[in-house]
Amino acid sequence: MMANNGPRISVIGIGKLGSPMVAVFASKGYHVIGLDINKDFVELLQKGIAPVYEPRLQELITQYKKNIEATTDYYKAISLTDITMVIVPTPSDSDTEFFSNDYVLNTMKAIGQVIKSCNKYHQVVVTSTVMPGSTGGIIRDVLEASSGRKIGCLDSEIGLAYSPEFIALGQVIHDMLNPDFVLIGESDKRIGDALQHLYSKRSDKQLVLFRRMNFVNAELTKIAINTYVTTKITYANMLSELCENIPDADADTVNVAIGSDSRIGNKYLKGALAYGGPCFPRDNRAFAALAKSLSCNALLAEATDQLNNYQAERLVNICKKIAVICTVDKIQPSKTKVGLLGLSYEPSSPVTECSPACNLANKLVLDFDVTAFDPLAMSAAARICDKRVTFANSVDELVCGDLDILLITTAASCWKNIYFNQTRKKLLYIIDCWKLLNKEEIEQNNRYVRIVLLGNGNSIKGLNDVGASVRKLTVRNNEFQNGHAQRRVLVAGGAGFIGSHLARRRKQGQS
Ligand SMILES: NC(=O)C1=CN([C@@H]2O[C@H](COP(=O)(O)OP(=O)(O)OC[C@H]3O[C@@H](n4cnc5c(N)ncnc54)[C@H](O)[C@@H]3O)[C@@H](O)[C@H]2O)C=CC1
Ligand SMILES: O=C(O)[C@H]1O[C@H](OP(=O)(O)OP(=O)(O)OC[C@H]2O[C@@H](n3ccc(=O)[nH]c3=O)[C@H](O)[C@@H]2O)[C@H](O)[C@@H](O)[C@@H]1O
Repeated sequence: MMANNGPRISVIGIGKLGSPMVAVFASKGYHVIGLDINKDFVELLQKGIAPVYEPRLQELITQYKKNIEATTDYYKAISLTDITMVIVPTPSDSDTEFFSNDYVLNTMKAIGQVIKSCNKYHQVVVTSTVMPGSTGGIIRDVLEASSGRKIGCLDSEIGLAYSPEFIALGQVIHDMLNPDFVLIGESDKRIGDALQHLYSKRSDKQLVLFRRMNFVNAELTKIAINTYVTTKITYANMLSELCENIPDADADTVNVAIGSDSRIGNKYLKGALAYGGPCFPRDNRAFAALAKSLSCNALLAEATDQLNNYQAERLVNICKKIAVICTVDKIQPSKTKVGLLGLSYEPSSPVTECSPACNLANKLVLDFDVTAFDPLAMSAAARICDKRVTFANSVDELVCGDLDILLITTAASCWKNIYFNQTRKKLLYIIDCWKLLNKEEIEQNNRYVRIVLLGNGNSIKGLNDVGASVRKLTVRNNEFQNGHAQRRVLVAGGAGFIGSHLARRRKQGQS
């Protein structure tokens, strides 16, 4: 498709979000200039190579290369385009939890200087996530000062908007093409109308819902959505732990029913690991910090953050219960071996920023031998994981080794096809955090595989019972030091599926 007659677009910052935006606009026929201070990214895009990994990104860049340019030159990017999207980092300040505007302000200075030297109307859109008050405050001030023009007044020569994207890494292109709604905070009607037209054309949907408002409401909406969704995830995790402690309770069943209430809905209501990534944790904390800075109560957001941090501890405790059982099964005591499948904060992404899996690995390594595998995120994980965490070269290498416990930590559908070695002679407990596997089928075909269901009272109760029996046994019966005696007492206790597994093994003459 050749470039259309629509506005020419520049995208400042061609990272994880900016590159897909370049490609998506190009795919809809717009001429797009991507700009970055990172020369490597610019060179790659000039050659038609995606600067970052994101599903479908390379395909779109290859197909619509004619509509894409890349540069480090602000004059070129701004003077040759009509509208500029700014998608540079806004890192969180570790003390205040507020997002820094430093990178955004650098771009505003550079953009303003070019606008000043060109006699034309220009529109500037902040896509980066910023703190409420930023766009109408310091960002507007810097752009007005550097351009020498007023924003948002009648006959203004600059339009300014805040329009964040609601995209999840790993599905950025899909989410850009299929937005639930588009959020626009606008300085004036002219830029709001222009953006509404542009985003309607960019979407694959026939009808796109727009929410147009002033800057501060749009800024609040962005972090409020993420704060609300993190609360929802955490609610599901809280319920999941409760169900684990009630016989016959199952969090998935309850969550599906709860989500059927149209006031609630099923999305992001699944008990699993903690939430992570470059957005959710920090947006939630920024919301709380903002509220506190204004002497408002932010207990809910704070509690969400605390409960989210607790999720790793909860999983470590489940592993410890299983480890007690694994130790009973061992003739030579050795560290329980735990494997992690998935290290990125979510599937189809190489990103490990605030990854719940890496965080978990770093906690597990204190008590266990930990090995992990991820198809995309291993090198990033190696930089943040404890040195004691080792990495497997493939799923097979991880699963076919002599693991005791396997944690499936990302919701990647490819894990559903894992092949478990049917000649395995050592019990493997799989904690399937996202309930991807078919428990009945796998356990039927693999005598030595047991799937532990998070949020399931009977599944976890089985571990509690066995763990408690083993602990009591160790304290009370010093003479029962060998594994043989311990196993017999456990079977007599008839503790859940693990008890019956041990009973089966006895019948088969293995104990
Ligand atoms: N990654 C995500 O899932 C989402 C990110 N956001 C927000 O988007 C913004 C960008 O995020 P990412 O794309 O993930 O960051 P990123 O770090 O992947 O990309 C940012 C790019 O901006 C470039 N850059 C920095 N200063 C520059 C300057 N003065 N001029 C030109 N380029 C410059 C960097 O070299 C880098 O390539 C952040 O505010 C983030 O919070 C919003 C929604 C989702
Ligand atoms: O602020 C942002 O810019 C973006 O943040 C999130 O996107 P992202 O963090 O990339 O990815 P998600 O798929 O939403 O997952 C975030 C985390 O939540 C976890 N999650 C997700 C769903 C769920 O049911 N439970 C759950 O724990 C995921 O595993 C992951 O760790 C939002 O989904 C986007 O709408 C938003 O634009």
